[in-house]
Amino acid sequence: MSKQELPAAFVRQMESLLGSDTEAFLDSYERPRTHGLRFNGLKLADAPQLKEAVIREFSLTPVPWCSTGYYYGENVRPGKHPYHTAGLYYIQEPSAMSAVELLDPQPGETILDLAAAPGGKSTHISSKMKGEGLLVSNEIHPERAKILAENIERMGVTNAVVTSAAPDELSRRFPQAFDRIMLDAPCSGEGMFRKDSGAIAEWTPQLVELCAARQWDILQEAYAMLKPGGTMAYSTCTFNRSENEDMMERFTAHYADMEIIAMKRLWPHREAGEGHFVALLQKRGEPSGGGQTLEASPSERQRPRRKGRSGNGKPGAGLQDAQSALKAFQAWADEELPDFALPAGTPILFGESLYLLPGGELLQEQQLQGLKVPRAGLHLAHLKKNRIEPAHALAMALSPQQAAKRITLAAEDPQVSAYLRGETLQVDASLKGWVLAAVDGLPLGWGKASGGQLKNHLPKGLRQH
Ligand SMILES: C[S@@+](CC[C@H](N)C(=O)[O-])C[C@H]1O[C@@H](n2cnc3c(N)ncnc32)[C@H](O)[C@@H]1O
Repeated sequence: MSKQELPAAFVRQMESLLGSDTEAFLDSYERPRTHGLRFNGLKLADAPQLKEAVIREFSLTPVPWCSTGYYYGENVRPGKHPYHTAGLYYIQEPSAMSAVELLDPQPGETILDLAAAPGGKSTHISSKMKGEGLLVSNEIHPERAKILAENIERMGVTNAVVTSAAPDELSRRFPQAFDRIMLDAPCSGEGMFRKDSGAIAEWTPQLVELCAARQWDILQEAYAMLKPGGTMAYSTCTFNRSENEDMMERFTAHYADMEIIAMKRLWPHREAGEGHFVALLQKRGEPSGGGQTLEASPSERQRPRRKGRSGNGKPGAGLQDAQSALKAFQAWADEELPDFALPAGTPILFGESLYLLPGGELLQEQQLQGLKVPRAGLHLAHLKKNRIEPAHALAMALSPQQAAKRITLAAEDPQVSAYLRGETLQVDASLKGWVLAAVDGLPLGWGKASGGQLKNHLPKGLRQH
């Protein structure tokens, strides 16, 4: 794009914000946008050698503020590679990687990503949580929440629940519940101009005001959900002060127990990236000082709930079914996934789908009732009349060696693209039943083998054409 395309009111706004730096800032619009990818720690453990191979193949160079983040050039397409489908990395704008680095999530914590689709921050958070603790990943728009759920599944995340709720619906159910909150707020998108000319067309000073008003509303709900002692990262991909520093000043002036710990700006004329604002805030108080906790007791972490008991320990309708479903799944897994240890969680049934709800004692099925929940934790299986059909999400959360039957293909093998197109593969005639298809040590999905053919079970919506 050219800087001539920028709205005059935007240029004036940036002049008053940047002074003598304005020229350099505006010149950055004459340069190509940056591209980045971030490796998924959840997958690297299974195939550490692939990181170096990908770095070489795509001539990646490191992003200074994110140890798993790398730049790639505009002529390479890592998003089209089977390793992307296998969840080895997530394509993410480099400066956006700064937000979760500042939030610094830890394994075992209870974390909310309040405006999460398509999942850049959530998949970054889950990579740092290493499967321990609970991530509630929320997106208000149902269609976007579906994409979020798919990305979370692709990355092999086991400890995330995806909800699709307005922030106030969520805060009624989760008061003072989270150790950390990521609020990557909907904003006027001034940092998107190089990437998306639609963002330039939509920008007006009124849009900035509208976004600031909405951010203020969302911040109230985020505040209500943060535990005392908890931390929150607020980020935007826009440059004006109203949605950034001014918003943080207004917020901390309104809530005397909120303190700004750090504020960071990434500028497209100073760093290689499209630009981002991130603030880290802390709520004063003791972490145990009242409110709700979503932590499981140590014994709850180890095993699913007892048969015939509901999430709160009282007899509950329907849970009997979830428990029998889990039992049936476990019998299937004993045969088919001999080295697979079921992660901590409570079984939950949505129609014929069996999920494992993470979060232990205090994240209960009841809390989710009435909410849209595109993904109630790890999707284990579809329950057909007399049989178990393993879910795609389960495949993506496995190490291939956990599957009794598997085929491992090399990335350049034409069978990989055939599998990803949904085609039937020819396999050894001795293979029978559920087979995990993998690429270079990373799972891609299920197939069902019989008579030397592998019937493709990649979900239709994920097939590549
Ligand atoms: C900047 S994007 C989030 C990007 C995401 N965190 C990521 O890293 O991939 C902001 C999100 O907020 C959502 N949103 C819009 N209006 C909202 C509202 N009133 N409350 C909460 N979220 C909203 C948008 O649908 C959008 O997905």
